[in-house]
Formats: sequence, structure tokens, C-alpha cells
Amino acid sequence: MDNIENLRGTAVLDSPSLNKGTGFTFTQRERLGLRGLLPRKYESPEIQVSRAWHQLCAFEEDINRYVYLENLHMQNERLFYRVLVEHLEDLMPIVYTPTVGDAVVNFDSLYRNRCGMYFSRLDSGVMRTMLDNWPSSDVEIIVVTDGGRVLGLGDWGTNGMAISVGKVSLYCASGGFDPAKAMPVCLDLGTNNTALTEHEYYLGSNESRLTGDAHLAVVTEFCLAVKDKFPNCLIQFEDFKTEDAFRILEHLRRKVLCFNDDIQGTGATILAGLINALRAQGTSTRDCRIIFFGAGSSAIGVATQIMQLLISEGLSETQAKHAIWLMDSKGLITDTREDYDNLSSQKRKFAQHGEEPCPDLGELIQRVKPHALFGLSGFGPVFTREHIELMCEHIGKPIVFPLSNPTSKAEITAQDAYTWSKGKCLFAAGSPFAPVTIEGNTYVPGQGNNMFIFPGVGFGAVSVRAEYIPDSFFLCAARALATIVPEDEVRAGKIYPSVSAIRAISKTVAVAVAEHAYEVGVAQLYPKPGDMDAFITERMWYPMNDGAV
Ligand SMILES: NC(=O)C1=CN([C@@H]2O[C@H](COP(=O)(O)OP(=O)(O)OC[C@H]3O[C@@H](n4cnc5c(N)ncnc54)[C@H](O)[C@@H]3O)[C@@H](O)[C@H]2O)C=CC1
Ligand SMILES: CC(=O)C(=O)O
Ligand SMILES: [Mg+2]
Repeated sequence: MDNIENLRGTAVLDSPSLNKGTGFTFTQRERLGLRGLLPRKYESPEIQVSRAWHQLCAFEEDINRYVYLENLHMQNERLFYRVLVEHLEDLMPIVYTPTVGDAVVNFDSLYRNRCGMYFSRLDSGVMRTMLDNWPSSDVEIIVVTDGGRVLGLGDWGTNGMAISVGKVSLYCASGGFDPAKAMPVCLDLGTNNTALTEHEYYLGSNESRLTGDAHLAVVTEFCLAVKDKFPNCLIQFEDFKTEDAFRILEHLRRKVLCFNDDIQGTGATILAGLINALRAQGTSTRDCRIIFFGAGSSAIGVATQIMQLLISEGLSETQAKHAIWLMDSKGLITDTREDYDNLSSQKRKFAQHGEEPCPDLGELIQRVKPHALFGLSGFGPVFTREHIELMCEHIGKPIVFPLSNPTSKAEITAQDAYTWSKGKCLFAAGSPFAPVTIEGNTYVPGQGNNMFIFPGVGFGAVSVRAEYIPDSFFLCAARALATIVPEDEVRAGKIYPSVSAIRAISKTVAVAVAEHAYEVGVAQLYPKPGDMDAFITERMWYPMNDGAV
């Protein structure tokens, strides 16, 4: 990062990490050669945030708020994060889902500033040297995508950089990572989105997408280069296509400190929501049945963690499998399906044994009588009045989680789910929905999104210098997240905590994961901190206007 000792004048103001704008004191202005370069008045962070908020509110379109915020990010990082932290609930939908989806689609057209690092097939052999170009010699968190499946929007090539930027912003604003130690990355591994490559502003390679071993080779070189340059860095894989996501995770999970957020982070978040929703419903976890509409990386991640929880509660694998009913675009995953032998090993693991194929969701709801319906298809809206009414026929408070992002891809809206269930459903969606009022009663939808898990798991793991990330981190994180909502609120139907408390939530998750890392022997920081809560709290970065400058 830029070093204040070497810079003066406009070079200080042009450095996003050093710039404090009108927040420089008069002494600092003298020392740094800033006198006359700023209006006379010194401003407190509160006033700076207030002005930025006022400017933000003047925009009518969320995408313009996004552009404003990202410009601020590139000019005055501290102020960007201070605004974000103080208005988390309002700004999360701008820097993250749903608006980040528009930012991905328009990334090439909106492009102005550098915002991370890019690596491509043509960089093979020199990735380690390229990392020396990054301005910081200490990076603790990298979010890397290849834009293969961004949210539910499909293949967006290097436009996917916007999702890495968004997740890094959450790691810093809610997880406590210092932005000086965070890096968004986009791997340019081609794209099969021809409309994108034909666009004159597209910034990535025009090659078709790399696949299989060639794809894995580039990702592996990148990760090993990171491990060499930044030995304590966690790499979060984000929005890779499902087959690539599983291959990469399997190959690298023990070689570098890494996890896949769509598989593992989502798994833990939705498991926590399920634990609470079943408590609200009055169903024991051991008895539950869930239909998953969608059987990709995220659905398999959630199913895997539910299976682990049930097995940890004493069920056999066969009994646990009976809770999990996965549907893909061809219908129920069952071993009687004609294409069973061609299914991926991940899907086959959850195939129902001897069940008749069933391509229709309504028919499957009638057959299974599920307690919960999860949407992870990237295809919405698709849950109908009939589906919700069928759910209500056999369960008083059906769990309905349309988890696909952004909002346009949600399998059902909050309005429809509450209306069709007559206000009875226990609802959470991947993207935020506004409260719904029906016959004088107001229902507040929960947000079931991996943002509740990844910042805390990442921060906990890095803080204790975890050697690698075992699956048990996510079960531990899910349990910690579930217990944050008080019992009486759970009984009243609150499934997830409020987004406004996300810094405290991430801290709770980080503390649980850090403690657990010692229990399972993957922590490498010794001596172990005596007071883990105090240790994690102390490490969490907060955008103050003080510090070296
Ligand atoms: N709420 C959250 O925290 C998260 C949400 N997601 C969302 O989950 C969605 C899916 O992500 P992945 O699993 O990685 O994608 P994917 O592309 O691997 O999986 C999609 C699955 O849905 C199935 N599908 C698609 N259209 C269908 C249809 N019409 N009928 C039945 N099945 C259909 C496909 O066969 C596939 O099994 C995305 O929209 C993503 O934004 C992903 C990660 C986290
Ligand atoms: C939330 C997230 O990771 C996704 O929709 O892909
Ligand atoms: Mg994702």
C-alpha cells in the first residue's frame, strides 16, 4: 500500500488508502504539503458521511448509487467504508445483491478505474511475478471469480470482477478485514457469452471458455502463486460454474487456505436458517423433508451440510438422505432416472433410491409432503400459487426459501409467498424483499444469503492462521449463526438476524470458528489467545479517521 512517509501533496490525495479529503487536520496538511489543496474547513467523519449520504440519496437509480459509491471507493477508501458501515442495511443492496448484478452486466460499459487484479491463460508462468505489482505486500483475503456463473445471471466473463469487488467490500465492512489487505481478482479464462465478446467495450479475452484440466491448471498456478507471495492469505472461490467449482475445491482444499462460498458458505447459511425455521415450525430436524428446486453447486452445498448435521444427530446416511429431495431441470434426482449414469457424482450421492422419476414440482410436493421448499435454480419466478397451497395443505407453517439471486431470479416474491400462504409461510430469500402487509398484519422477510457466513469464517480462519479450512468450520459457523436469533423471536417466525447487525454477527461467527480451529487442530497461531472474543474484536478493522496519517 502507499506509504505516507514517501508521499506529499496531490500524491497523498490521489491515494485511495491515504486520502482523507477534508478530514486531514491542519497539522497533517502542513506536514504532508496539502495546504491550499483542500478547502479551509476541517471536517469530522460524521460530516463527511452525512454529505456523502445526502449525495447518494439524490440519485434515483440504484445503479447510479453503485457508480457513485465505487468512485468514492477509488478516491477515499476510508470514507467509502465509513458510509457503508453506518448505512449497512440501506447500502448492502447496492454494493451487493441485487444491484451488483446490474453492475456485473454493465461492468465493461461503466469501467473507469482499476479495482483488483486480472490473470489469464496468457499469464501462465508469470503469475507469481505479477503479484509483485500489487501495491501491498501483505494480503489476507482474496475473492476470485472467473465470471463463469455470476449470481443467477450466467456467464459474464471478466465483467465478473464486480462480484469479487462486492464480496471484498463485505469482507471489510462486515468481516473486519483491513481493505489494505484485501484483493478482488478476476481470472480471464474466456467466455461463451458471445453477445458480451461482440460488444465493443468488453474488456476480456474473446476466446471461448477454458474447460477441464486447462482451466484447472490456470486456477492452480494462481493459487500457488498467492500462497508463495502471501502465505497467510485466504482465497475465496466465487461464482465459478458448478463443475469447475467442485473440481477446483477438491483439488486445492488441502493445498491452499481456501473455500468455495457458493458451495460451503451457502451451505452453512441455509442450514442455520433451516435450524431456526424448523424450530419455528415445531418440527424436529431428524424428521424434516426438504425439496430443493435446483441441484447445482449451491444446492449440493446446502444438502451436504444438512446431511452432516443429521448424521451428527445420530441418523444413518440412508435415513439422512430421506430428508433431501433434489430436483434439477429434468426433475427429481433418483436412481431410476434414465440419465442416472451420466449424473455428476455430487448429484448421484443424493439420488433417491427406487423412487419413480418426477419432472413436476407440484406432483413432487404432493408425493413428499415437504416441510421446506428451497429455490436454488437461478430461474424465477417459478413457484406458483398451487405449489404454495399444496405446501400449506399438510404443514401449518411451510418453509419457503427462494434463494436465487438477484431479485429477478428469486423463485417467488415475498408478496406472493405471504399472500398465497395467507401469511403462514416462514420466508427467507437470497436478495432483500420489503415487508409485506396482508389484512393489517405485516411480515418481515428474512435474507438467506451467504453474506452472514463468509466474512466471519474468513476472518476467524485468517486470525488464527488456519492451515486449511475443514468442512466442520461451516457446521460450527451455521450453529453460531442460528443461535444469534433469540428463541422468542424464532418462535415468532424470525429466521435470520437483521442485516444491520452484520458486523456483530460476523464477529460471533469468527470467534466460534477461531475456537473450533484449535479444537480440530488446524490453528497455527500459538500461544492460543486467552480471550478469543477480545482477540477477534481487537483485530477487526474499523474505518476511523485516525491512524498514521
Ligand atoms: N442465497 C445465497 O446465498 C446464494 C444463492 N445462490 C443462487 O443460487 C442459484 C443457483 O446457483 P448454482 O447452484 O451455483 O447454479 P447452477 O447453475 O449450478 O444450478 C442451477 C440448478 O438449477 C436447475 N434448474 C435450472 N432451471 C431449472 C428449471 N427450470 N427447473 C428445474 N431445475 C432447474 C439446474 O438443472 C441446476 O441443477 C443462483 O441464482 C445463485 O445466485 C448461490 C449461492 C448463494
Ligand atoms: C450470494 C451468492 O454468492 C450468489 O448468489 O452466487
Ligand atoms: Mg456466489
